[in-house]
Amino acid sequence: MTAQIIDGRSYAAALRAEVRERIAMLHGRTGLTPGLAVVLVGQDPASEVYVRAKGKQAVEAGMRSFEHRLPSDTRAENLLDLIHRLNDDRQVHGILVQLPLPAHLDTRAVINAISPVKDVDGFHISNVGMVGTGQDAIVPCTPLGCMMMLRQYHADFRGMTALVIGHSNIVGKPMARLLLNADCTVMVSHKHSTNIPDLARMADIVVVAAGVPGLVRAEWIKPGATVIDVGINRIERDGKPALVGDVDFENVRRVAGAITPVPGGVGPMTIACLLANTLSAFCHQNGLEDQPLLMSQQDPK
Ligand SMILES: Nc1nc2c(c(=O)[nH]1)N[C@@H](CN(C=O)c1ccc(C(=O)N[C@@H](CCC(=O)O)C(=O)O)cc1)CN2
Repeated sequence: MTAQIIDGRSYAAALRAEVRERIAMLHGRTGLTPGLAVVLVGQDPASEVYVRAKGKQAVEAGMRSFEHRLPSDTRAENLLDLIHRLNDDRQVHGILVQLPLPAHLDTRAVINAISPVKDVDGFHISNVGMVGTGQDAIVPCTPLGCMMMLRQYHADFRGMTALVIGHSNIVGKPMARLLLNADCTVMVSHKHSTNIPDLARMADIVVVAAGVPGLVRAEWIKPGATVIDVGINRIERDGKPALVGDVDFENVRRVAGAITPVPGGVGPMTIACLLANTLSAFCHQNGLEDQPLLMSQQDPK
């Protein structure tokens, strides 16, 4: 058996096209334009790439993009000041602070300073709490993208077993909550878990966000399972730089039913979902109907 490759690039392109069409339609009806503010503190090279891509894709979708670049020694009060101004700015409907932040800044305090209705990353404690209790809320972009891709393969998660490897606030925990909200039986493992291969062998769905290159091996995978690889690891292979996930892709694809590649799997969906979240936030803030996108985050039940 060879797994179907889940092409995140084409799903992301379809989602971006949907967002673009919806924005053009709403602009024609109301004259209003969604605005996304992205804040980058410091000069982390990967963050620079992601922030540039977010601004470019926002503009291509018909949004206004506001980029705020601050030096790495920015004081907390100055960053919080900027966030308060963006909270009050009526042209800004979505705000995100690119992570990771420099170590001297308190990430939790910074995120919770963002107005929850503009928190298009879905990291604010009120969005986290609402997702955790199965209420409609802004859902973090990477897990949302994973759910959208999984829904293309599984119309109904009831009766399925999932393993989430990694329990970060950005991916692992929200991913587990979304699968649980969809009535999947969910296991969560992390670096202190001793029996991950045994848990994986029980799973119809494996989502891995551990930051360990090639962690998930073919022997762990139940034949036909769906494997979602959130890992982005920059390594050297054959003396050259390479980008790999947390899954031993070449071997796991021989056992799995469907699998996301790295690059070109979950990553592109992260930014497409950010645009979808910004469109939703814009609709809510302007009293406009927020129809589910075709690549819907809604549970079909
Ligand atoms: N405020 C946030 N910070 C971070 C988030 C986030 O969702 N919000 N997620 C990651 C970084 N990230 C977006 O910010 C992100 C990561 C990867 C990709 C992507 O398209 N990856 C490509 C490979 C690109 C490469 O060469 O690096 C792929 O997988 O194909 C997009 C966005 C941490 N910070």
